[in-house]
Amino acid sequence: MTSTGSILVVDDDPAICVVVGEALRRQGHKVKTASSIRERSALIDSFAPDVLITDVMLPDGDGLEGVADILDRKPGLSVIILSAQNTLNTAIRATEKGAFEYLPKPFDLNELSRAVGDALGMNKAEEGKQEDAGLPHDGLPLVGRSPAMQEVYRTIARVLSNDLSILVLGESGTGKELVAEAIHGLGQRRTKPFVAINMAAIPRELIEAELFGYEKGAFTGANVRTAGKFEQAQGGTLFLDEIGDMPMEAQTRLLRVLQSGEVTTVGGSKPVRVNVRIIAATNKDLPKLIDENRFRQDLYYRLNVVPISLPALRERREDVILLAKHFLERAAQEGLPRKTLADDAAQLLMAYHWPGNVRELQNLMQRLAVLSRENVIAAEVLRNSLPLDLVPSDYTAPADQLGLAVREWAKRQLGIGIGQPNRNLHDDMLAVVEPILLQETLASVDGNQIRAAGLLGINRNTLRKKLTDYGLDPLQLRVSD
Ligand SMILES: Nc1ncnc2c1ncn2[C@@H]1O[C@H](COP(=O)(O)OP(=O)(O)OP(=O)(O)O)[C@@H](O)[C@H]1O
Repeated sequence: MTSTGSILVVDDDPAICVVVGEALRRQGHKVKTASSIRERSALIDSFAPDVLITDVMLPDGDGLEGVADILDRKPGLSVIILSAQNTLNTAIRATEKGAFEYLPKPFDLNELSRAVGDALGMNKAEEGKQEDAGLPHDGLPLVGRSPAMQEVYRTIARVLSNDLSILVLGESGTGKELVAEAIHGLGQRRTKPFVAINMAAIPRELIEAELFGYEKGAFTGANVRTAGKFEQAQGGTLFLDEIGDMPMEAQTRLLRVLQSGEVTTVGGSKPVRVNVRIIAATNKDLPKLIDENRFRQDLYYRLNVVPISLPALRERREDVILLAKHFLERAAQEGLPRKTLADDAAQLLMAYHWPGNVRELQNLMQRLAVLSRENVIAAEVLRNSLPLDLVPSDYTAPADQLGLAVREWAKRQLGIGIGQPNRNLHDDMLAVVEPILLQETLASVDGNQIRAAGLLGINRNTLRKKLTDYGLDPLQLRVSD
């Protein structure tokens, strides 16, 4: 059960004030709205809200500025930041200013009301108000504005001021190590070492010696006592990459270290206390490895305190061009000729399915920056000049296009903004779409109705009736063009 409270909504878009205000009023909250920083300040005093929901871009300034001051004056207030500047930077700034929650625009109303519920359910007085950690904001490494990346930014912003263990999940090349570096580089341990170790890159029998160190004479070739990665990372962050490849015996030892906070070197007997933040990463399905007895469940729970899932690049195609431009720009800053992307090249990049994810895109852009003779990179160049089989995949693009087409069609039929709405929408839609689907399917099986019905997943008699209804002649559908 969510308690109710008084809420001040600040946005210069009247539509947002109306929609959000109405939704919250319906849940029993008292709501007032404001459209500028000036109005906001006045209402903070006169209305004394429990929760402030504020946009960042306001007509008289940056809505984030001043939030820290407001919180100084009203320590019990919960602040929810709404922002269309959906970058890691904004998420971090919001958290630093003491905001309780950051919601990227466009936001989901359910998510907003969940955040309001959470805010009212918390005792804000001692929670959430963090000191401005003075974190550096320049050169933030992560590029991408897709909803999936915004979720990643929000989680990163939340873990900067604590030491919780993090498990970064995602396919190879999605940026797992970059996320680990960002958490370290922006967090409170940033002046201490960041040490990375890749379990898949070290011979299995050497992993324990690498991680925990070894004494002189512990094994052949151990000529001097050597500190392991844990000791090297003292006070900082240890990034355990490809954790799914860690041998079972090493897992047992790692778990012991995490539980006790002490490391004993291979061949040694005197434990050393260590203070490191652990960030692990994998592209493997750890629960499956646990089922197969190849990964310890108790270690999994220890590591997976805060999971961060990185989407594959094909699942956030809206970021492809942004990333491609970012890599071309970086190449230019390194002294290579400045290149830009032609529209058709951009489309080709968007359509590709990027099995190697961001790393593959980065490599391609670097190669283009070096090899391409033209300053504007056209699709032709991508197709012909590179040793890359850039065949567009139809992974989701056609479905996206179909979705867009349906959306446009529905809007028009519903008369949004103009005229009277159509009241036979469903049948009319089917009448447009279904004949095309039937024609294409029949053509692909040379007019064979039994096979077409099988592919369509409908009964043969149903198919025949539909063909009659639509006036389609299966005999004329033998050759697909
Ligand atoms: N969001 C991003 N913005 C900018 N660069 C990125 C982003 N994601 C990944 N990269 C770049 O792509 C390359 C691959 O990223 P990274 O090594 O972090 O991936 P990974 O998931 O750890 O890969 P693997 O599992 O193979 O180790 C790096 O050079 C990284 O800088």
